[in-house]
Amino acid sequence: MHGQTGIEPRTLQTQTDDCWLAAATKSKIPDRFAQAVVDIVGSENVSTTDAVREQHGHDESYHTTSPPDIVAFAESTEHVSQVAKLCNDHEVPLIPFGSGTGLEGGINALKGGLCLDLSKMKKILSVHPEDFDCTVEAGVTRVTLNNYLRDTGLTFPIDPGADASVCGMCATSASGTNAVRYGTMRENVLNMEVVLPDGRVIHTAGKGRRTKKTSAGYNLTNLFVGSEGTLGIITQATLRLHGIPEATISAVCSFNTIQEAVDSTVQILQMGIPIARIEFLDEVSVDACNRYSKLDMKVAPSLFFEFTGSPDTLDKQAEVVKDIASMNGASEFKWASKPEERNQLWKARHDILYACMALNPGSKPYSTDVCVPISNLPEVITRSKEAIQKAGVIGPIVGHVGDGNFHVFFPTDRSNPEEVKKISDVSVYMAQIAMELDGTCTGEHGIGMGKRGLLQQEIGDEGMEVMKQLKSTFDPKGIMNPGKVFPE
Ligand SMILES: Cc1cc2c(cc1C)N(C[C@H](O)[C@H](O)[C@H](O)COP(=O)(O)OP(=O)(O)OC[C@H]1O[C@@H](n3cnc4c(N)ncnc43)[C@H](O)[C@@H]1O)c1[nH]c(=O)[nH]c(=O)c1N2
Ligand SMILES: CCCCCCC(=O)C(=O)O
Ligand SMILES: [Mn+2]
Repeated sequence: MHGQTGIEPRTLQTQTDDCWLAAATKSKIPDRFAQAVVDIVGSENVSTTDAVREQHGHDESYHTTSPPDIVAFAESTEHVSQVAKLCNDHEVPLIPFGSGTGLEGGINALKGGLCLDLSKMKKILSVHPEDFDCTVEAGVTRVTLNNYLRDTGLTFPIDPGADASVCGMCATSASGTNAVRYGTMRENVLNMEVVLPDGRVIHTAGKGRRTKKTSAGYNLTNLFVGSEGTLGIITQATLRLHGIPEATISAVCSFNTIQEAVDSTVQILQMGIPIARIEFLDEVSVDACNRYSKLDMKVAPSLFFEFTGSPDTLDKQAEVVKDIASMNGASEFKWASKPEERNQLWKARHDILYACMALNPGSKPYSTDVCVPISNLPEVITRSKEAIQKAGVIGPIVGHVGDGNFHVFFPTDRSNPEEVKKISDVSVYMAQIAMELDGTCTGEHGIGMGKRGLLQQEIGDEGMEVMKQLKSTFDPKGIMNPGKVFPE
């Protein structure tokens, strides 16, 4: 049977002499390994072509492409288990691939090896509307899931600005604009099926369990949420679903200063307003938004709001928020109640990345992702802004200020090493400020390749040692996504 690789499938002799040197010294996987992969998943699900390897060697981050030696497409948990065992037996690096929308180089094959693409595992295995939960396979994306849920009156609200795989979202502990109301993946994953590097299959909360809470043993679910493919391969996720609100209204208002906007955010949250979304854009981002999305907002620090609930509670929420914002100098309050108006506003927010890149045509994005306790938000944003201005670079600020999380989307000329260095220095400086203010270097995008040193600083030596002990317990041969999360 000849497949894409043109390789005759035959049984691999798993003799000791077949065990290859640690991947670090191997730049190419011998054909007999590819044969064994073909034997497991079928030749139609294996590729060593340059195009497919290139496509699986980078995500949406600024990191340089590092292609794997071989790409395999899994169609079942059994496929994943057998491929994992094969890689483990032969010490071949294994990188799980969801949708490739990550922002920290998480799927780059830094030591070559096998990229295991899970996008063919597309089954929505169950939906229990009466219990507000569902279980999906690794390749199901958030848009596919929500389209499937459309008639149930339920939604899965975690909304990164890309159509990511749900299990990739588990792996990076993703969030988005709805986190202020619904939390992040950490709060919305009830159980996961995970394949360990040696091929064992576990269910982190016990097979079939789907309770909203549990205190049964260690929290293995949240051990694997955010593990970025370094501990195991998530093959199924059981998720918490939420009702679709009866009524929704959005609004935008502008402020004289960043401080006023962020002070308003803190006061609104401290008032216990169950606001659905609250996003901050500085004047550079608003200007970019106006140009790209053809809007006419006042070019000033602004807040995008969304309120959900019953019609009468909406009015009350909106009135209180408008009072608070007005007391902080807000003006230009614009309301969007019609779906098309709201969609236009939030599409502009979700398109902000492209809007910021359009400020410097031909540039590529470099994004930061710091998060602090909300009371420290004014200081970290103000000091970040000063650093951006001092560096003389374009640094639009956007963010999920309701979570204390914000981004700078630097439109970067990657061919200009001086510019890249300036931006990287500002990014590290921002992370240092955030950590100084009891915060973190990443609120939602993860550590990946570029923030390993920052993680060490953030967690501390002892904490890092425990993480390494966990890693060596689950992945003693270190095949899982080498070069990510842990400093070399
Ligand atoms: C325009 C745009 C906008 C946004 C974002 C991206 C882009 C391009 N993101 C980032 C991204 O969407 C987010 O990190 C997703 O969780 C990545 O999911 P993928 O399926 O694409 O994972 P991808 O395939 O990129 O992999 C990401 C990491 O997870 C691992 N992985 C993937 N699938 C796995 C599995 N089944 N088992 C184990 N490990 C697995 C990979 O090995 C890698 O380390 C984001 N994020 C966010 O949190 N909030 C946001 O608002 C946005 N907004
Ligand atoms: C380099 C691309 C940055 C996209 C970040 C998207 C994001 O997190 C957001 O909130 O928007
Ligand atoms: Mn974000």
